Amino acid sequence: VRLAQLSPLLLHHPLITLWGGSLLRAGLHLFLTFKFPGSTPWMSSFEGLQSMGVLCFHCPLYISLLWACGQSILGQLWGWHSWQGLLQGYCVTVVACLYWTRYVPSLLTKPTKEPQKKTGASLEKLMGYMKPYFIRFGAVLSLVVISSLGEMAIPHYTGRMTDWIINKDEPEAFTHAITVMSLIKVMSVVCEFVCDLIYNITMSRIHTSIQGLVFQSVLKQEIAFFDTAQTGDLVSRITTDTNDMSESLSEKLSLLMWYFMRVTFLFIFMLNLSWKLSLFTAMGLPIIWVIPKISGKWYQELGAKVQKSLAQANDVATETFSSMKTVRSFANEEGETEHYRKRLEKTYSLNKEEAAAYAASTWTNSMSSLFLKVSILYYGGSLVTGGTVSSGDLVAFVLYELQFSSAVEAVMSYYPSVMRAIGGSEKIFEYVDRQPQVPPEGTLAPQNLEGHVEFKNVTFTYPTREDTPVLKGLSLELRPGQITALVGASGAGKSTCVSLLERFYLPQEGEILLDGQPLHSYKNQYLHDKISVVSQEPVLFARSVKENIKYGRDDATDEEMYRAAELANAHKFISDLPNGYDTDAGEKGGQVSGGQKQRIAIARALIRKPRILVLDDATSNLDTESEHLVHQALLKDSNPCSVLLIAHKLSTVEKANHIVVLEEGKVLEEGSHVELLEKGGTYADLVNKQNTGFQRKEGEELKNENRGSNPMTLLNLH
Ligand SMILES: Nc1ncnc2c1ncn2[C@@H]1O[C@H](COP(=O)(O)OP(=O)(O)OP(=O)(O)O)[C@@H](O)[C@H]1O
Repeated sequence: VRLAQLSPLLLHHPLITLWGGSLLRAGLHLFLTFKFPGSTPWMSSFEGLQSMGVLCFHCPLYISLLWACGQSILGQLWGWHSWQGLLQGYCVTVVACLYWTRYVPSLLTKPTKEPQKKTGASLEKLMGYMKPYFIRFGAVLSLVVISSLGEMAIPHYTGRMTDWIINKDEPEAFTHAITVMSLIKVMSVVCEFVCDLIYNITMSRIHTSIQGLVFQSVLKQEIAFFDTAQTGDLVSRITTDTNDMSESLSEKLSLLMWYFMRVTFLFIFMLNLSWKLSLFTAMGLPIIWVIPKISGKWYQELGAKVQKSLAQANDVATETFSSMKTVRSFANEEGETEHYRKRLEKTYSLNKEEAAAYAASTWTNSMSSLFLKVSILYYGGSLVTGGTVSSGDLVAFVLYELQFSSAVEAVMSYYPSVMRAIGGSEKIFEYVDRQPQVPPEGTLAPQNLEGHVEFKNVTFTYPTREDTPVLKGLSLELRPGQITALVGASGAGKSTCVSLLERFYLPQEGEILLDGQPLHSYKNQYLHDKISVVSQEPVLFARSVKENIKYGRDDATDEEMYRAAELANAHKFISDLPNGYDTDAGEKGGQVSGGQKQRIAIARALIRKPRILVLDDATSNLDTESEHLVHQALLKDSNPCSVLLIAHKLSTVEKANHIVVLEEGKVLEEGSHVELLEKGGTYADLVNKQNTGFQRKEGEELKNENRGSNPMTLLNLH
């Protein structure tokens, strides 16, 4: 009766009453928040006040909006202060809060532009690689669309069949629906299979081509790049990084595509059935995203703690086993067992917590999805009762919703990892995009090359040590058919001259001429065909001796190979190997001796019939006899070339036509062995010291020599 008396007043000023009530409620909340001593800090925080605003004002706002649109608001006006209205108010607040915490902070904080830019650039590059397979991707996309559409068949026809069962329609329609539904589903599965096949094959192709491209790009870089880059890093870019990227792109991107398409179609079908229910479902989605995340976090944290505690227990076991003698000698086996048991007990109690967290997290997951489903059913039921939707539509809707929520969850979980993979590909493309820091290669490739090399006032500093010049205005000449020897203390810059001759680096000042033309004006391939270098520590590949000698000269005949091996005094020992020239040299030539490795490397250099041959201490591991034989062969070779001989043993360079003595990157003196001895300078001094060294080594003064007051003496003995 009182309500009836009040109703004219309420109906007369319904919105004023509503807003007044809400303001009163908000005032009470504010009072409690700021004045009540037991209020939590969260209540007065921005989020707390926001939630309070939503709780108090969503209802008047919604009803005012309905009123403004000319809709009937009588029902809402009576219902808002009932217990259902109260419950609804709290539910809306929780959902709004979840939406806010999940999306608004990321929208408000401006993301730094750099990563986005990078991801965009990488995506563009990836698209570039996908371009040649444009038709295939088009086919994949069409198949995804067809099969996703096919997935809609079961819920759609189940809904229709429910209506037919309720309305008791003719049985043929029922059978027809089942047949069509099964056919569509089969078609969808076939499309899915073909699509997966095409997609995965195409992605494997792209993966292989990217891997090859990265490898090629790395090989193109200048030598200074390899001085700083770590081999492990380079290999991991080609293998691990490309693998990770292509795995994510082939597996996760395809799943993301599937689920995204499914989400789109499911939502369209759901909207088609009931826009009200669809909106309701969309609003409830944060519940199934956020709640499992929150509960999962607790479980994950505990998981990490369990791992840590297990590792601590393992440490005790490892320490005990590795110090077993100490444990035994102190007879402390019991003590150690107790120590270990205590650590395990800690793990056990954490395990119990972890189990509870797991149960809680699964429980909250199922509860949150149950809550959403019950709400949909409840709301859907009221729509069915109101006659807005049919029972069949509600059944179909619920089936769509089941797929929809899991598809949304999948999209949310795959999207970040796909984005991470695309962003990660930046690391791979870094090498592909890197321009080698060398001038463009020249064009010269003359038919006949004499092999006359001139270093003119060359000054050089390694890029990694820019403050330490290695060569300081060095001039040097290699004449065709002559042996020029470079001698000097370790670190004088001998090998650096070789690196410059190989064009691994460019001199900062001065120039290097080959037959009167600047070295950089020659073609790369041509230059490396004409200049052969046997370095201090030659590297053999884990292939047969034959393949090693013919390295880079696959077209060489076996006769040429035997001849090169004979010149290098290697033929005999190679023939004596178990499989002769087919014997495996082992990793880095580990299955042959140091001297044999050097001789194979000399043969590898000679098979190219170089015009310039560089032997950088290349015979240091040979016995005197073999070394003599190699040098004799080189001197007598009917096709003489310019030879640059670097050696620490001065006896090796005696026969050279010209000897250049280097000291700290400068030429100290030069001439033939006899001329330099007559001059009585540094070279003569070195020879003297070396000879004295040898005598001492033989005699009783060996002890004194070992004290090594003169580093030069030690160097020459080395
Ligand atoms: N890749 C590099 N990066 C930076 N510095 C280098 C590099 N290679 C050599 N150096 C430095 O350049 C100097 C000359 O080295 P180089 O190898 O030319 O000497 P070397 O006369 O051949 O010595 P050795 O007789 O011991 O082989 C040395 O001080 C060395 O430390």
